[in-house]
Amino acid sequence: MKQTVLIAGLGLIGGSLAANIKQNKSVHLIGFDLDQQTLTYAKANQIVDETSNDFVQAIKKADFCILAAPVSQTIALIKTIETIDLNHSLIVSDVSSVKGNVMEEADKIVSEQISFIGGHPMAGSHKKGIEAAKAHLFENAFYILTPSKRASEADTEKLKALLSATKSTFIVLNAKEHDEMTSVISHFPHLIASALVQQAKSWEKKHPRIPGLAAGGFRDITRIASSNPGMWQDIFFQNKDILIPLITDWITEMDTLKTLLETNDKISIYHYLEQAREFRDGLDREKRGAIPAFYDVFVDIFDQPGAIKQVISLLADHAISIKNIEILEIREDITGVLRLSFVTRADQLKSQQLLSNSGYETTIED
Ligand SMILES: NC(=O)C1=CN([C@@H]2O[C@H](COP(=O)(O)OP(=O)(O)OC[C@H]3O[C@@H](n4cnc5c(N)ncnc54)[C@H](O)[C@@H]3O)[C@@H](O)[C@H]2O)C=CC1
Ligand SMILES: O=C(O)C(=O)Cc1ccc(O)cc1
Repeated sequence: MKQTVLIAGLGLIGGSLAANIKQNKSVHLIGFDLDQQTLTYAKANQIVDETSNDFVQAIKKADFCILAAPVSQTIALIKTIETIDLNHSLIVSDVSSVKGNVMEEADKIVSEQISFIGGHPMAGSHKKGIEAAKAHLFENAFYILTPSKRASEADTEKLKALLSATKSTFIVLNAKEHDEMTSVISHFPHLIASALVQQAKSWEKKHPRIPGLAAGGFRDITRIASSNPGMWQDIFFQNKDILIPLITDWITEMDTLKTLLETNDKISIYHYLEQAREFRDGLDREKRGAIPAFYDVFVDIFDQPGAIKQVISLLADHAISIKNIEILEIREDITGVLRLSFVTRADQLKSQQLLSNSGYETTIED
């Protein structure tokens, strides 16, 4: 028998989950969104089987419901769910980047029929909206699950089965563990990335060349600052109780570094950098973390007509898709470096092999 799945909020994440779940022919997928154009797009592109403008009516038909609206809207939808009377069982999940307030609200659901298991697929992009949705967005990503007090293990398994085509790795955590860890590795870095960009912007007045020189490393560490500001504003405020102490710790850390510089303490600075390098080098490169990483190959090329085309054609001939291309430090008549970014480690390694076999000098980060 077909299972009915309702996805509320068909943006980047909801749309991607819908496209993924839609591949399962034994699912009937209903999409709900406040934005009419999103619903029209979802139906026209067969991302859902049916659209609805009425959340309560739609949820009454569903066996599963995934809330994929902005975090504050998701909390409002849970409040609505608390008032719904159901005559069949329903598993509800969400995709919110912050879990504390969501799970607090979910634990207020009293209906015996409803089982809430929080979810957070830890992959995404700087884009928003259904047009950016992709069925394979969560492949090889961590997908955190936070079962509510009354959710059974069997229900968690049913949700995992529904989401199995995402090819994510599921991890069960409680809301506090989730929010502390994602603050450290995602929310706080986002805040710092935006602050670094703001600093460059304010220095631009004095040095108008700054934007031109800020390629390479600066662009790498600030990439996440190009994301959807509305979503991040919501995340910051939903998680501010954890973010504020992290900011306090950071200020202390900066003060310590400042003192080390003021006192010419070169040894301590060296150890600080060395420890950071060791920790970073130990990070798991095979898995996609909270901030999606790309796999880069740096290729030496000569600045001559057709040089880039040759590289691209070689990879295209082997059906390798390049996520991003950047030319670093290219100057007339001397070797330039092409940075090719791939979504998977396999594509990175295959490309390096192909390019090396064709005589290119290549490098990748270990
Ligand atoms: N963008 C990312 O990289 C990631 C986002 N998330 C979480 O996913 C959730 C959605 O984010 P995105 O898909 O990126 O945003 P988005 O802006 O692409 O999509 C949000 C969608 O929700 C709809 N919406 C807003 N209020 C609604 C309501 N009350 N009822 C129904 N639909 C409503 C909007 O019309 C829009 O279509 C957020 O909670 C975010 O924290 C989780 C992982 C990654
Ligand atoms: O690309 C970015 O900006 C990201 O950091 C993606 C992302 C955004 C929000 C999440 O909860 C998880 C991943």
